[in-house]
Amino acid sequence: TFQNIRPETIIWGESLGQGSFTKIFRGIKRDIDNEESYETDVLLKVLDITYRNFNESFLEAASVMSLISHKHLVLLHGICVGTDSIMVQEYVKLGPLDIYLKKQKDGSRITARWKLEVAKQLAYTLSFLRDKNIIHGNVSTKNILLSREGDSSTGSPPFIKLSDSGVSITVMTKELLTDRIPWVAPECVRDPRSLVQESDCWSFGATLWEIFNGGSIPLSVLEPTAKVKFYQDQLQLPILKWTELANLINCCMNYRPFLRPSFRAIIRDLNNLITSDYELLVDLSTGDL
Ligand SMILES: N#Cc1ccc(Nc2nc(N)cc(-n3cnc(CCO)c3)n2)cc1
Repeated sequence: TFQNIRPETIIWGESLGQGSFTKIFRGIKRDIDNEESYETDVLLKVLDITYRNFNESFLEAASVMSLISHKHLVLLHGICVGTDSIMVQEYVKLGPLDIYLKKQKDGSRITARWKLEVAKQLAYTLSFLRDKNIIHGNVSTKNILLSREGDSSTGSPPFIKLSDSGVSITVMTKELLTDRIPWVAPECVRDPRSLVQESDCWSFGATLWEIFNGGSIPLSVLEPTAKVKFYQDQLQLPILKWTELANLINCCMNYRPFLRPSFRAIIRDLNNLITSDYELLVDLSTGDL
């Protein structure tokens, strides 16, 4: 249930890199509407031919995206089906958040307030999906796109868009799941079909940690055996400086899914964090101001 897009309406642009099973390109979609022709910047996500066995799940993720619309969800224009399956998405100006955060790390121009604003928008979006009984299943800064940078001098906030979940973890091999530790919840590594709503809360916790750690999680570059051991020993990620935030992250990353907070509770906690003067202290101590 999505818009079928005719390949001749797409003009292919530069390669922008790749996702786990996809190649990413910039593009332009040209439509003719009663003699008026207009062009739209689009993002083309092509499923790698080596993963054609994931095609059904790739299309399933697209159809979920086309069923719902929300200001913080990437808009799906439709799909081009043919030799390749191509997802035609809105082109989000500033690209993936993980790359943006890594670039800023040197300049460290982004404040605790900026990061909390991103965290809040993500929590609102996941709360919206929860209310629609939709499990994203792949929350990480790689799948968060930045459409507006915001400007701390004028106080204008950043604006994010959560991308499609891509191939579902329920069809992935144990190796692929292990590779996604610590974003994929422990229950999903044990049994992928046990993906529950609360699994998004675990991933949200890991994503929050990533946002406050310059867009990376050291654990994620370790060998698969070390990653598996991390879950077997029920370890937590290193505690961040900001104690209240660190506590929230550890609540989200509870090894027992049903002890994790709801996104409504998470939003309340984030709102309290923003008003506390702790944020100013953190900025002062990290010189983020
Ligand atoms: N330089 C640069 C630059 C790169 C990309 C964009 N825009 C954009 N828009 C989207 N809808 C999706 C993605 N995207 C990129 N990589 C993935 C897969 C991993 O998430 C998804 N990028 C804008 C600027």
